[in-house]
Amino acid sequence: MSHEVPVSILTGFLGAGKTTLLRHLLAHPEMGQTAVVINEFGEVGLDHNLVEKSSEDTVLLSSGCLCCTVRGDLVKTLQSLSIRRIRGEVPEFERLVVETTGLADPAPILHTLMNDEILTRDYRLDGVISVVDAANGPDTLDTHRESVKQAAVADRLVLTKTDLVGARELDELEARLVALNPAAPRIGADHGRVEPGALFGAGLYDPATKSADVRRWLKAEAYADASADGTPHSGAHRHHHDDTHRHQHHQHDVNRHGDGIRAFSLGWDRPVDWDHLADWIEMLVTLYGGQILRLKGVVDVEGEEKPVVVHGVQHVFHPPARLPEWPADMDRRTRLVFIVKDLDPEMFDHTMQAFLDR
Ligand SMILES: Nc1nc2c(ncn2[C@@H]2O[C@H](COP(=O)(O)OP(=O)(O)OP(=O)(O)O)[C@@H](O)[C@H]2O)c(=O)[nH]1
Repeated sequence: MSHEVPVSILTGFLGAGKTTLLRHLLAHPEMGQTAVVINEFGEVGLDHNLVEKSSEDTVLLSSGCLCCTVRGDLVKTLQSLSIRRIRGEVPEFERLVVETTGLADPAPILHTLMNDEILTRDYRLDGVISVVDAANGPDTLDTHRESVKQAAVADRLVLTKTDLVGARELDELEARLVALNPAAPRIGADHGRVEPGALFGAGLYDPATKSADVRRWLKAEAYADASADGTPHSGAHRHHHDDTHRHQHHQHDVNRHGDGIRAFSLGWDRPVDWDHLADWIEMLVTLYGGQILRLKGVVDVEGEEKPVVVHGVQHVFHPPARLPEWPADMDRRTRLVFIVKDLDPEMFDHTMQAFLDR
């Protein structure tokens, strides 16, 4: 369905173990036809036995992996990489991994991959892989807001240095990550050792079936339902809200650590007027854009047979995509999942009703 190269963003705090993970990935036979963009070759310390060919900013490894360094900005690097691929100057690659520097907020690169007209011709966002250091992670999460964001926007969480902590600490960290980001699988990586397959294929399109897998992508069931009437599977139409049922769905209080991150889902049982939904989202983005770390959803649009998928990171939205059909494994029903910072899920529920019930 889609010929663009899927891009995974590898993020994680300074010293979390990104380089160790990359070095392992680069040597992995399964990584053939993968291109990796890093800041400097020196950081990864490429094993010379694995190097087949190299030029100033590109190295081809015997695993088939192509490794490039960033020249100028990342957008230029990605553009030039795809031009060189078309010209046959670099081998064909079917996947791209971009390492961000430790402090970076992954949002700007996500925005570019979602909306840049030139880049989206050749690439599409697969997902965000965030490396969390089990030994220092809890402290880092307490003291660095960026690290909380990196974990909250992730599609895959890779836990490193698990050998350095006990079972209890690990459980606590996992519970904290579940609260921050309930849908992202947590994958252990002992000294960078991880199955590459576990990291990729986080996007809407399943590369194996070449079709959209909304249910896996959205994973709405992993989120606490913040709808006031909370009737996710009753099939009942959602009418004006009933205050007697309010508050019962807010027991998932994840603010124990003061992260201020809330992850929740909202549902809507009747077909949605697209303009009303768009107005609501626009209002949210205008007022709270920077605090809406991630929004994903599937929408049952009035007068529309096919489901429409929405996906946003802060102020920027992927153009809504119409899928060929409703997946057999999902109810035909609007479902949105949110990961937000310092915002109350009830506000989303109230305003959703106000905008959609017009
Ligand atoms: N014990 C243990 N140490 C690890 C593990 N993974 C990485 N390390 C060590 O952690 C240190 C930092 O790892 P790097 O891979 O350099 O981390 P990084 O995220 O690339 O660091 P920056 O590039 O500085 O952001 C290194 O000394 C690694 O050997 C692990 O699973 N267990």
